[in-house]
Amino acid sequence: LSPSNGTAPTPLTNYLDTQYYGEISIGSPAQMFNVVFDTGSANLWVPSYSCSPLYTACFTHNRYDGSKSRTHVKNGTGFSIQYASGNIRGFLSEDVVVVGGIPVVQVFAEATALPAIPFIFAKFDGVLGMGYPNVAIDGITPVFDRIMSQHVLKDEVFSVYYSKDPMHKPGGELVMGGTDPDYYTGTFNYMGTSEAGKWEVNMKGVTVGEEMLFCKEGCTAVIDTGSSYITGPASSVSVLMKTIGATELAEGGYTVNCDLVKSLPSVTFHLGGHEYALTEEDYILWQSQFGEDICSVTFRGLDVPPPTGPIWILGANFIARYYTEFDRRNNRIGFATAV
Ligand SMILES: CCN(C(=O)c1cnc(C)nc1NCc1ccco1)[C@H]1CCCNC1
Repeated sequence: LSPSNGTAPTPLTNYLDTQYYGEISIGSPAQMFNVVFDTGSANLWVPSYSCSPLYTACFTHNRYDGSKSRTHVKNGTGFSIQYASGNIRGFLSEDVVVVGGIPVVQVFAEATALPAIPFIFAKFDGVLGMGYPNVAIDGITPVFDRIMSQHVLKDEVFSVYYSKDPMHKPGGELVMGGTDPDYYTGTFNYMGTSEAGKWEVNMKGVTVGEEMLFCKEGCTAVIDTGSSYITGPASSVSVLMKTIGATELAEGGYTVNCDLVKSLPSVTFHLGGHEYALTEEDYILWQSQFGEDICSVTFRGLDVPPPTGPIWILGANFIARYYTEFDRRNNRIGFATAV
């Protein structure tokens, strides 16, 4: 896979199966940043050199310094982005951004207010939104759209592989322009995006073991490469957790008794006429803390208010099992079994 054949790979690092990020550069000379390639948003932001010392999360990450880049173009327009997990404020700048060896002149945000929760826990510096232009804040053309308009990619698609094996090198891979057969087996099953301009699909139901318990009338599933977990409406997830005998922790996480893990049911998502099952291996995170095993469940309750919600968000643990192709040409998403 080399840029010459119209595909551009970016190796990703896997941090605890909950954060996957890759390196980009901004500016001349290159300033390096680790970013999440996030289909759940459509803007690029990195911490700013002018981030106030009050924000610890800025000082534990790489920061962009426009005064050190000869290709920096000042913009200064205010910027703020809202995540369920926290909001970021800053201002816009323009500079040369290089992703997978492809340079683009890009408007991006320099974050000057970066909340400690959750970004103090982030191993990545910033976020590179891989969403559609219509969800981009301030109407900024996203990075992938700028790359597509250069006509250097074989296909107007990008694909994501997330490894689950800590010894696997790389911990994942983003391919712009195609897919990487090294990381999936079998054929792709495709489904159209449910709403123009969002990486989401219609889901026909969620089955636990043999019983369809949730989303029986159909619902929306967002395929979000930037989310660590699978989230569903809080009421559904709490029933799901009771069904598998999980107990809730203070900050909204769930754990199960590690001895019972092997008897847990699979959770199956019905998408595009196919069934995508996650077994306990896919949705239980074994961590040892202070010498004892903690088995946490990678489902979270999250109520997204209408009209967007109620939705299910399929994040990293789903993508680790199902190699995903995001097709901008045909506005569809394809899944194949990841290897
Ligand atoms: C990036 C912001 N996101 C997180 O869920 C998030 C927050 N905070 C930390 C510390 N990590 C996050 N994601 C880590 C990760 C990397 C790849 C998979 O998950 C979401 C916000 C909504 C849009 N989609 C992305």
